[in-house]
Amino acid sequence: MSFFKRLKEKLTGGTEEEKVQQEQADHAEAESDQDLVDGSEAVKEDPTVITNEVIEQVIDEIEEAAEEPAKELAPEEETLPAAVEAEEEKKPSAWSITQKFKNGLAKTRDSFTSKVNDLVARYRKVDEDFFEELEEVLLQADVGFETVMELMDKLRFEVQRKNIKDTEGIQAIISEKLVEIYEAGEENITDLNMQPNGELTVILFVGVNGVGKTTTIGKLAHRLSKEGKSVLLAAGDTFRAGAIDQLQVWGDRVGCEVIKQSEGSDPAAVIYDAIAAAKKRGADVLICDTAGRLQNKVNLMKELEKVHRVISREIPDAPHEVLLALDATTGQNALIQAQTFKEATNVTGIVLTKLDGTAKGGIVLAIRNKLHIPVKFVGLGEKMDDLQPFDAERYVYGLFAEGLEKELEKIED
Ligand SMILES: Nc1nc2c(ncn2[C@@H]2O[C@H](COP(=O)(O)OP(=O)(O)OP(=O)(O)O)[C@@H](O)[C@H]2O)c(=O)[nH]1
Repeated sequence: MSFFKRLKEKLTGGTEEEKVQQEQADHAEAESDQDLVDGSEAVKEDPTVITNEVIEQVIDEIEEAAEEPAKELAPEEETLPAAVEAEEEKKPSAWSITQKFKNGLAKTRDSFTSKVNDLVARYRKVDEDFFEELEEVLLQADVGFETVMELMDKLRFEVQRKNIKDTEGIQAIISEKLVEIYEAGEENITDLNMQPNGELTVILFVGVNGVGKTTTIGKLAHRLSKEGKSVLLAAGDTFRAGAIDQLQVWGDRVGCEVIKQSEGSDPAAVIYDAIAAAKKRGADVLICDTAGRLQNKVNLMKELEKVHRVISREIPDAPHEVLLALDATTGQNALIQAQTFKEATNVTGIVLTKLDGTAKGGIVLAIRNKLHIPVKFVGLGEKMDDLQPFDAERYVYGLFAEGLEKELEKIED
């Protein structure tokens, strides 16, 4: 199957008709969706969470309905399945996930695509000067030197092979080659290393303060809960003032228990308690927060080693994932942080937060190329469902949406 046919199927998840239906469902959902803000009001009002309160309310309604005469039952009967259906409908469609990538990468696309469009308009013919300017545009988007060089080699080869003369359509070829580079030699790179049913999966989060670690833990807990997993959170960032409370707010919001001690206590002790609690409750997943002090690499290393030791003593193969949260808006600085954490601990995946907040979304490719650690999730906004597993095809679509749409329209369903 050609790259573009595969891309179209991936992005839409099906036929045009399905796409329209999905758009309508997503529109209805978006209207009832609400931006996340810290605070208990948001916790109560967030429509994407089925809290115990909601469950109790539904049970009360069923019980009340059962006691009432048959003719008064009708409206109640309609209400219950509708509520359940509404929750079902919130399972995101392929197209709605694609739109999240498109919206999340709007800043990058606006700056990057307008430059590429400008180039295409100015040059019209593919020649060496065009390639050189394109190289510059890619470097400015933080794609990273090695990736840009690799891409340019591939583009030159492809242009020669297909005898391409016009610059029009070059975005489609860049997209194809970027996906090729990203996916080269890797399989299942975004999947979390989840343990079989009945066994506890331990996920350790690391990263400096302020990158959005706590928010990401909350979003991931929400995601896993929606998949039917029981999730426990460990407040292992005992260093930053307010970190424990902030995690508790998220715990309340997504309906997960938070295991915590007081500020300043030993993070390894908190995580030890949390593992014991998770085992006792038969939880599926334990997500552990940690403090991210980078000022002193030796201390960071010692702290993370200790946490690691405690976890693997209790559960031999754990932690099953060590996820490093990086803030995409910090650009090259994120790469330096990643290098430090990579030396301090065995990072198994990266969560790139705030991708929606930067015009230099090419950082995803630079991270992959420089660090050889897969980007497992990307943060595409502040809403609960804005944490998405990284997907190279949707990502390039987010970079070149308009240019690619023309190409995809040519493909028959
Ligand atoms: N736009 C956007 N904002 C995000 C994303 N992830 C996190 N944020 C925001 O970033 C801010 C900081 O996130 P927090 O989780 O509170 O991070 P922190 O408390 O500063 O520090 P740590 O938890 O230690 O990282 C919050 O306002 C979050 O809503 C994202 O993917 N996109």
